[in-house]
Amino acid sequence: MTDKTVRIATRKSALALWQAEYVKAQLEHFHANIKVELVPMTTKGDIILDTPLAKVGGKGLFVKELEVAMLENRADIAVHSMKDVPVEFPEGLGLEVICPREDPRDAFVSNNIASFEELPHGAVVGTSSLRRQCQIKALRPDLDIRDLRGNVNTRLAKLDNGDYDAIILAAAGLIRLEMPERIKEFIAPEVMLPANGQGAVGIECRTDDNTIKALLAPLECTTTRTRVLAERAMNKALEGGCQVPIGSYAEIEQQHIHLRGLVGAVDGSQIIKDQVSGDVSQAEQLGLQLAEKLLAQGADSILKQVYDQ
Ligand SMILES: NCc1[nH]cc(CCC(=O)O)c1CC(=O)O
Repeated sequence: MTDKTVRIATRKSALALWQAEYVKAQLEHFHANIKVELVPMTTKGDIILDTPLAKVGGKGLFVKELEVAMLENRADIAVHSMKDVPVEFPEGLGLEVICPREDPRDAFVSNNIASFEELPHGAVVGTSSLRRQCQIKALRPDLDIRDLRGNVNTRLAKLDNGDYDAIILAAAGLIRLEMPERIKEFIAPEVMLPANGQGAVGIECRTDDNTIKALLAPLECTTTRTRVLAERAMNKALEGGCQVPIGSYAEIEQQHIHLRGLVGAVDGSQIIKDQVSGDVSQAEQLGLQLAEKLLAQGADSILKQVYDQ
């Protein structure tokens, strides 16, 4: 294929641009004669970065403008962090590729405390994620959890400014932005279950664009797709958007998939956890099964409280 131009719709945050540049480099690596352009744009999620997201509501705050650009043929593909991508896609668009996953764990970041366990009584911890908040509160009700919004660099600046004793971020973002030394501790999934899709980058395109689909095909990572499929199936069955106290994490060993899930009350007073395992061919069914197990243990009433707020 020669002289085809691929236009990538992307947000303008450092992490979004890194991910778009990564996809650009991959496309150029696999296809000698194509041109790849970035089309940076601002999403609603970027504009309202100062309001707690759970209160803003609505799904897909970080992806809608990118999707409209593809539907209006101003861009051909959009690169997303999988954890920000809603479970349903607009008519005419689909998730074509999931790239190899970066470390999916959450990271403990602090300038003077070595690990989550060493946080002193009453320490101030920054995170706006309901999933992180509920897990932290369940473990350490004494901690003072405060909202922390903004892009990765904004959040780090607020930590450095002394507003918090520690903050929790996705390890993947810090690794990609070449700040691995900021990570004091990778928090084990047993302590803090990650968000569905955390650390994975997905590529969306028009479902009828076969030229683009052929160009994207070599970027796919089957193992990551299977893991993320299981995690997203669980979220979908719980009707969870990206701003809910839900964690899900799949691991694969040989042909075996192990999926863990969690739903928590925002105040940490209740955490429902369970797990399922089976063959990789059953990824989505396992996600559904796990959601049903969680619902049977009371996840429905917890989530209802969250949505009613
Ligand atoms: N919600 C924002 C967001 N979306 C993706 C990442 C990190 C990278 C990833 O998960 O791929 C982050 C930042 C964070 O949670 O610290």
